[in-house]
Amino acid sequence: MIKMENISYGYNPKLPIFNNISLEIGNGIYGLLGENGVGKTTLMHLFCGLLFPWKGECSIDGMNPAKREPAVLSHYFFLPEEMQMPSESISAFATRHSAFYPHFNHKEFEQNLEELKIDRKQKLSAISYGQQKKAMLAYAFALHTPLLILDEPTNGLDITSRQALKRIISRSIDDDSTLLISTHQAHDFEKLLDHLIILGESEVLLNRSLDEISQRLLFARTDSLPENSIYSEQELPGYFSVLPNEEEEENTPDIELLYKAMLQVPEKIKSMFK
Ligand SMILES: Nc1ncnc2c1ncn2[C@@H]1O[C@H](COP(=O)(O)OP(=O)(O)OP(=O)(O)O)[C@@H](O)[C@H]1O
Repeated sequence: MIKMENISYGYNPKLPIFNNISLEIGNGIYGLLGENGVGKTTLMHLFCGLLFPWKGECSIDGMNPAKREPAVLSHYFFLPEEMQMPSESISAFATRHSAFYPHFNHKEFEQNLEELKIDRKQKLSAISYGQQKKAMLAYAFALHTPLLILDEPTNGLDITSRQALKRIISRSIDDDSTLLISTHQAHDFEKLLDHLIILGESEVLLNRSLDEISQRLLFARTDSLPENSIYSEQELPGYFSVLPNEEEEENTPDIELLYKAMLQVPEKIKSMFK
């Protein structure tokens, strides 16, 4: 579990990005959404001990990531949006680097590469951005770290690779591990996510399971504007709305609609979870 307690942090001492925020992340697949510049990457760097909070505590399964001890470093893998690639083949990189990760599965790594159509003999520094991303994703999911953090993993991926990535996620993540995905492409992961975190200016607007969201909120398309709408958008075929789920009807949350609702009417959405 990732636990952040009363964290304050900013790059400029006069401009905190986070002011006393707390957040808990358990097992399952988490989507992290938020507007550009709101602090998603900064938050992930704090989780990983790559940045140090001004105030507050951050832990991964009870260990302090900022201490950078081997026990905690082998517990998680963070794949940033951009990486400086070494001048070595994909398989040489994996052999060298995986020595730090006791659950690395070489066979699965090869299977992931095959699924993403990447040749392991290619040099990491001499392939395209999208190919580098796929090589690193193939590697990340073969590590089987209890915690995997991905910053914008589908940036640069073509349509078939996005589908392949979904298959890899479905078979690689088990019930005892945590996958945290920061993304602007919620549709890429819609059916995979168990939990949703929406980050706002200096606060966590929402951190709920998709089950809880669908119990509290109803996502509906109607011809006319519903009277009890919390948030609605008019589209050509009618209205797409977020409504209170008074009858606890089974329904699938529309993550993009919820995200827009959260930014437009945060207090109304928050009140549904009180
Ligand atoms: N190294 C840095 N030095 C100074 N300011 C920074 C640095 N990195 C990020 N920032 C600022 O901190 C804020 C949060 O940036 P961050 O990259 O965490 O946002 P983000 O939510 O990941 O954005 P995006 O969705 O665009 O990737 C932004 O205002 C950004 O300009």
